[in-house]
Amino acid sequence: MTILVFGKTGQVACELKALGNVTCLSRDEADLSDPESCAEAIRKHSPNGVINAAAYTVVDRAEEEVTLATRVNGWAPAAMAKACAEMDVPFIHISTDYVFDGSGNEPWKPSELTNPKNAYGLSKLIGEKAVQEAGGRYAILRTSWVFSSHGSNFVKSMLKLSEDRDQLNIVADQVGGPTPAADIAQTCLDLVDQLANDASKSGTYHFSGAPDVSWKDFAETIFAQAGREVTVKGIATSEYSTPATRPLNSRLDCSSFEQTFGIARPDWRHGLKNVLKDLEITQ
Ligand SMILES: NC(=O)C1=CN([C@@H]2O[C@H](COP(=O)(O)OP(=O)(O)OC[C@H]3O[C@@H](n4cnc5c(N)ncnc54)[C@H](OP(=O)(O)O)[C@@H]3O)[C@@H](O)[C@H]2O)C=CC1
Ligand SMILES: Cc1cn([C@H]2C[C@H](O)[C@@H](COP(=O)(O)OP(=O)(O)O[C@H]3O[C@@H](C)C(=O)[C@@H](O)[C@H]3O)O2)c(=O)[nH]c1=O
Ligand SMILES: [Mg+2]
Repeated sequence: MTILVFGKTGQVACELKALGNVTCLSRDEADLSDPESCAEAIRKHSPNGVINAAAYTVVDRAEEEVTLATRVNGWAPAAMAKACAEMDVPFIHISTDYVFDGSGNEPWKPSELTNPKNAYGLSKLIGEKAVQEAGGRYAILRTSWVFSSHGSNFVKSMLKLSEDRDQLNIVADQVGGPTPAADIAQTCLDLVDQLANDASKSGTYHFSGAPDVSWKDFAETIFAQAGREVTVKGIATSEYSTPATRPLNSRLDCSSFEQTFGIARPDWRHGLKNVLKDLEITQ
């Protein structure tokens, strides 16, 4: 059984590597800005399943690098999905809460209308549409607020800032589900198996950690678990200026995913404990 993973250094890719039994391709081995090279890599390796864990994820910089972000997040997954469909191999593609505009307070269902507010979200939506069009055995897994001990993420940013700050202003009106990369990795492997057995499960799904919280709540839990004394002041998004607009309501309704695949939302507070342990941060 050969599982081919695009990405070697990213959060989800590192967790897939840690689970073992996968072949991870670095940027040198498959550059997503050259979509056809990704399709060629799939044909060359002739795997039993493909997981795309690589993406252009720098949300603010994507506003200036729209063309590159669209190639990497839109056209590369398109080429991967076509190659997989031709070979009848399961293809797992990870997408994001940022395909929604963040209106309302209800969790978003997979079938609801997308309307990205930033260039990253639009580039990821282009990828989703191409993967859906390619057909075959596939799952698009929209997740949110990914964290791990590897790469850059909100947990590591908060720990770094706490080294020389005892008070932080964090947005309190954006709400979503923080998701441990380790749970996404295990889920992707389970999806390869399930899709290999049953192509009718193909589709677009939501998978995020529970419970839903604001970035401010998330920061407070990080500092509580890490034993860092930092005062977190909740602010409005309008008080925190960034190049890219971020959705306010990022809650994802994961019920169709749970029903189809029998995989429940993980409690991110357990995942956070493991990440702090990996980072050797103890109270
Ligand atoms: N991070 C998050 O909060 C969220 C992420 N997602 C999605 O989850 C998936 C995994 O994200 P995550 O693990 O956080 O990613 P990271 O940001 O941790 O890593 C991105 C990975 O993509 C690789 N990459 C970027 N550009 C290219 C390229 N041109 N060619 C080849 N490889 C490239 C990077 O390689 P290199 O080291 O060489 O740059 C790195 O391995 C992505 O699809 C992302 O959109 C969804 C929701 C939230
Ligand atoms: C550092 C900092 C951030 N913030 C806010 C900004 C932002 O709204 C929120 C989170 O900051 P980040 O830079 O981690 O956000 P961002 O990089 O936009 O995170 C997103 O990444 C992409 C890849 C996704 O797909 C999304 O699911 C989501 O995880 O916290 C503060 O309010 N105060 C601070 O001091
Ligand atoms: Mg970021």
